[in-house]
Order: sequence, then C-alpha cells, then structure tokens
Amino acid sequence: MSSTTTSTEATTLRLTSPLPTPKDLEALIQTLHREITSSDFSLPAITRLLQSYTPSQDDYAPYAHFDTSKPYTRNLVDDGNGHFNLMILCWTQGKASPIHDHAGAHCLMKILDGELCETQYEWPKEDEACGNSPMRVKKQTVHGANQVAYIHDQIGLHRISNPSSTRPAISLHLYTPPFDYCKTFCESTGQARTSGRCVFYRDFTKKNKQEAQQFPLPNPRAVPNVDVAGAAATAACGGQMDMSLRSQRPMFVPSK
Ligand SMILES: N[C@@H](CS(=O)O)C(=O)O
Ligand SMILES: [Fe+2]
Repeated sequence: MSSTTTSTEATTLRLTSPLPTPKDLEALIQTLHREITSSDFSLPAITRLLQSYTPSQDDYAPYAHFDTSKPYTRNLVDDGNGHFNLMILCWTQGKASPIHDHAGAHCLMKILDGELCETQYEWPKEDEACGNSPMRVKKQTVHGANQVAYIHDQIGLHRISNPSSTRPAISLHLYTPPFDYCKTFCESTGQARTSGRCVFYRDFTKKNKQEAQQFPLPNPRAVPNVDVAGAAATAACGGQMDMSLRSQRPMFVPSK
C-alpha cells in the first residue's frame, strides 16, 4: 500500500483531527503558526482550538493595554509570520466599534473577560450605495467569557460593543489574512468609507525585549507605534473609528 498522502487526504485529516488543547497563550500561538501558513487552513479546527484555550490573566495581562480615551484598544500579540494577526482588544465600558467589514479576512473572536455584544448587519444593497437607507440588523448576540464568534464578509458586517457601563471587557481576535484597511459604515445611511490604517499597540516586553531595553518606555507593558491621538477622530456618522494610524501621521480622515 502506498504511504503517499494526497493533499485532499491531508486536508481531510486536518479537518477531522482536533488540535491539542493549548496549555497557555504561547502554546496557542505555536499551534497557530503550524496550522495557518496559507489560506488553506481548517476553520473548524482553528475554531475548536480557540474554544479549547482556557485563558488566564497571567497569560494575557502583558497585552491588555487599555487606552480608556478610546472605545477600544488594539494590541498585537503575534503577527503570524504574515499569515495572521492575533490581537488582544480591550473594550472601554459602554463603548463600541463602528460598523465595519473585515477586508475579506476570517475573523475569530474569543471573549477573555467580561461580555461583548455583536450586532451583525447586512451589506447595503448596490442601489443603496448612495447612502440613504438605514442599515438592516441581521442579529444581535451577547458573547460571554470563553465564547468564540466568527465573522467573514460573506456573512455580513458587524459592530462590537461592551454593553456594561461599569466593567471593561477583553477579547482575543484572530484575523487571517491580516489586513491594514477595512470599510466602515454609517448606520443611518449605509454610506461606506475606507478606514484609516488599522493600528495596534505592540508588546515590547514579550516580543522585543532587547528593543524595550534599548528604549525604556514610560509604560513598560506596551507602546503605541504611533501617536494615536488622531485615532479618536469622530466618524462622520456616529461611533468612533479605532482602527487607524500605523504610520507616523494620522491617516483616518472622515469622508465628510
Ligand atoms: N474587527 C475590529 C474589532 S471588532 O469590532 O470586531 C478590529 O479589528 O478593530
Ligand atoms: Fe470586527
């Protein structure tokens, strides 16, 4: 009998074999590196992998950098060698992201702490592109600790909000392929615009220790790679865009 495994068999094996339960965030990252090396990866297996990860505060605290002046703070945990971005997002009480797409990427979100409400919307129809029809809600789900949610542009658009007025929330996001820009939408008119460059803070203590030692920083846990002041630019149609500025100058310019 031939021992050759065809690529179809290999894919099937990957679809059916559960990945080992990660003992910590580092183990999760290692498995993601092994499993996501192209667009040909097993979404069910990766979803189960994220579900099986039991977060501990020790694991994610180094990345849980909050800028409470913003609706939410994006922190890069790992850049997946260019194949994915793993991020920890910290959600200010009562705040929300704008309605947005995901630039064709798969997006998995696991709640690490608190709860997050996801409102999914339908894409505006082509004849609504001029932007005069309110956006249609498809569904609304409150995700509790440890739950994993998935969205892709083929499913629709979404907005995430922290429904609590007192408690921050923290989530782990996996995007593959990584993306720098997405579209945001005005809820009342459906009008779309391109976001500024999606930015994030980087954790220098874990990933770039030497660099952090060379450049001591006021906050040893995380530093923004830009001045994010411009990130609070208020979107033209309500909500604030918090995905902006990876370059040295503000790039988020509301369309009107
Ligand atoms: N996709 C958003 C977070 S969320 O609102 O889903 C981001 O990457 O900033
Ligand atoms: Fe999103």
